Amino acid sequence: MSGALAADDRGGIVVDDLAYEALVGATRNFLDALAVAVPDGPTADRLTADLAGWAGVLGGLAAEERDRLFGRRAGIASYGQAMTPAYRVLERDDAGLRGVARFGRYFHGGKGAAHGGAVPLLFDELFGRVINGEGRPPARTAYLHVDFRAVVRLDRDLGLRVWREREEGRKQYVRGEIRDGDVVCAEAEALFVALRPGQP
Ligand SMILES: CCCCCCCCCC(=O)SCCNC(=O)CCNC(=O)[C@H](O)C(C)(C)COP(=O)(O)OP(=O)(O)OC[C@H]1O[C@@H](n2cnc3c(N)ncnc32)[C@H](O)[C@@H]1OP(=O)(O)O
Repeated sequence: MSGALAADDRGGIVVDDLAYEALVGATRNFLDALAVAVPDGPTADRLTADLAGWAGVLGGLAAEERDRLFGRRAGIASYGQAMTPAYRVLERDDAGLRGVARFGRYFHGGKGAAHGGAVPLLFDELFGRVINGEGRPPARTAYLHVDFRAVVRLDRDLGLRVWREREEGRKQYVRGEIRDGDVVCAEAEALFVALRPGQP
């Protein structure tokens, strides 16, 4: 444990963000490698056994939702999750965020372009981060509209921008775009609705 970045304590376990960020990065590298590899039977068997072993170790460390790290660490890349394409927030305020994203080979759709489902996935993730900012009631996506303007190419640094558009009572409208240099690859608009007390 590096100790230097230990941020808090969960049920006796001191969280080490640096170690956790490295673990999530290694998981992404693994998924990218898996997506392009052609393992023979013995290699697949060996890997399956190794993964089953680690799933068992992690299963013994399972925590309640509020205490988990995956997707819940604001200070590290992608909030510490590997479910969406990798991203990093560079600037953030209440109005929105700017950042950079990279679609690894795990998110390949076809002919070198990202999968069409991975693009809305990234938007929903980013929109949720902006809408569910500090001090605001939790809100969920009611709709998410994506325009695919140009293919999203893999393994490139892409520019991200998300901004709040307007608010009408419980309804919050948000927009965003993904750019590859000067090319707008995708634009999105979503409605988030603030949850009423007791809504799941
Ligand atoms: C705890 C939260 C932590 C969130 C972390 C970030 C997660 C990232 C975001 C997500 O991915 S959330 C997961 C995906 N979304 C969902 O699972 C939401 C499922 N749907 C619902 O739970 C409800 O439909 C929803 C809360 C969105 C709205 O239901 P309500 O019963 O609270 O609202 P209602 O139907 O009364 O609608 C409120 C207003 O929104 C409008 N509205 C709702 N859905 C709409 C829609 N799809 N299109 C247009 N307008 C819509 C509706 O017309 C109305 O407008 P007015 O107030 O002007 O009359």
